[in-house]
Amino acid sequence: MKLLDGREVAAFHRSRIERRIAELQKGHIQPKLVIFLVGGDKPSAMYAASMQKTARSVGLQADVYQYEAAVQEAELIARIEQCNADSSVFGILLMMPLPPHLDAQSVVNAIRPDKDADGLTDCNVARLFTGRPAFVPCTPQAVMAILDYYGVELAGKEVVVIGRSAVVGKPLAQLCLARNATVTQCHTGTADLKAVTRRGDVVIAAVGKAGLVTADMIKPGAVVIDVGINRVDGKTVGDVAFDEVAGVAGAVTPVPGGVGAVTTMMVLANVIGGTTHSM
Ligand SMILES: Nc1nc(=O)c2c([nH]1)NC[C@@H]1CN(c3ccc(C(=O)N[C@@H](CCC(=O)O)C(=O)O)cc3)C=[N+]21
Repeated sequence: MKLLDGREVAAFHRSRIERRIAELQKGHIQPKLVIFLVGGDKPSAMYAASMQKTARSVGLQADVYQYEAAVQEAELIARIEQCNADSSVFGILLMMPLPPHLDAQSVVNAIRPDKDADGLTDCNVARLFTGRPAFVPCTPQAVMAILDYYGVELAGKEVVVIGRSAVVGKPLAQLCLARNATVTQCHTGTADLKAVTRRGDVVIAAVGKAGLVTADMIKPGAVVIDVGINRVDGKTVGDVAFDEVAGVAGAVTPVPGGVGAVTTMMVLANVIGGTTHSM
């Protein structure tokens, strides 16, 4: 079993980003990322903290705007519009999920598409789905960066994506389709999950349920990518039962140190100049 090391992939992308930010600073531009954190979602809080740390390490300013879960939609949108108008703000990241009383997509769509660091506005979603990607969501980009770095070929392969969120599952399926993979998308309504995942040459778990993917669900030698971020007994674990799956898979990403470690770097790449992702 090969360990797919996200920290190594992140390091590979870091130098280009650092160079670009240094260039901007030479022109007396201090680019800034603004992160909106609403309510008490744990993975979002983790992400915001790790994002801020990574951003600062490459010289990018990163501010976190924190809101109570009860915040009004209008208040959030007004703050986003301020950021749209502020030329020092290069990127805006709105942590998902938002509390249920908010219409998440209305809030997302307040972000100017060219500051949409996570590619979630209608405009950027449409561009991805029509093969002209501009800003691609960072987590799916991180998955592709890991596959690319380790030379995992997707053309003609069976890729099984577990999860259908707007942030991960759906865009990920598009990116894999663009690489000529045969993509199957599973979700909570999938009748026989194991029967489907066992077909996968590549299985990508993006559900948010610790231990969901077990060894019996994996074809021997398959590549397993774990997008999950779950807290169990004070520790961060993914959706994949790592120890048992490592015994059958050909390659696996760990959590932490896998997809999440690359995601933060992909945000930075988006903030300083749109996606570098080719389809
Ligand atoms: N619009 C939006 N886009 C997202 O991409 C998004 C989101 N909302 N909401 C929350 C989840 C969660 N998420 C994480 C990404 C990286 C780490 C991360 O950096 N993890 C490190 C460190 C973990 C640790 O501290 O132990 C690692 O996996 O190595 C964590 C969590 C992105 N999400």
